[in-house]
Amino acid sequence: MKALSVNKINKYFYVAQKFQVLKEVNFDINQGEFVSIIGKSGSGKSTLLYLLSTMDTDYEGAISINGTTVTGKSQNELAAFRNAHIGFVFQFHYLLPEFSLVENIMLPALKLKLKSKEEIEHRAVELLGMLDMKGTELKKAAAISGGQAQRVAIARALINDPAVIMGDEPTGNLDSRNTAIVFDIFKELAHNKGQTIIAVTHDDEFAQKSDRIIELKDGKIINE
Ligand SMILES: Nc1ncnc2c1ncn2[C@@H]1O[C@H](COP(=O)(O)OP(=O)(O)OP(=O)(O)O)[C@@H](O)[C@H]1O
Repeated sequence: MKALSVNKINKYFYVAQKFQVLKEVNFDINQGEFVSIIGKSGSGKSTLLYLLSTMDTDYEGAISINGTTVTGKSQNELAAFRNAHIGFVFQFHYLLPEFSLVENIMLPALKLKLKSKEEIEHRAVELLGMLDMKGTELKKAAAISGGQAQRVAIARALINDPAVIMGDEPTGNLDSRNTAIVFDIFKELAHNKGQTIIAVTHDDEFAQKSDRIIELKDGKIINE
């Protein structure tokens, strides 16, 4: 099954004049693939991820995620779709510092309102254990290391069991040990749980070890 289908995407920015940042971008990603998006600074990686994440809807072409065409949906529909189907991990984890780790992880599920608070809390604790952070449940997010915070951000991204996990430089501020931990978590999720991982990265080693590389140059795909 296809996790993602990107059809002839063109994207423009208007700064003084019209500037085409993505050019006829076309590719599919299968369910359970772990894909890295690479390319030089300014090649359009973050812009592309922003479209794939459904956050930016101003483009030509069409995007389907998990069999649903997201192009043309309203902002409200997209917000609900994102929360149910996509998990996000960023370079900076954006945890709420005064909230406990478990509370941070629970938030997207509380918003979705599909499960009881008790069920959600149970799953959040389980995820922390899976990420090798058992015993840290009640710590405040302000009081943990960067590598731990990134794992908590991954747990938060996983709380609604998203089909697709998207990362913008998910290991960007981590040392090599924590980068390896995050890489292994992604690999496990893709290969054993069938979740699809799409990560924009500047880290060559990370990209080379993933299942597949999509390379952008000047807004065009030059390698997939
Ligand atoms: N909001 C915006 N308005 C105008 N131009 C933009 C905007 N966002 C990005 N750009 C331009 O689009 C091009 C692609 O930017 P983008 O951030 O997608 O590249 P990138 O490959 O992710 O770069 P980096 O690796 O440095 O993060 C760049 O020329 C950038 O200046």
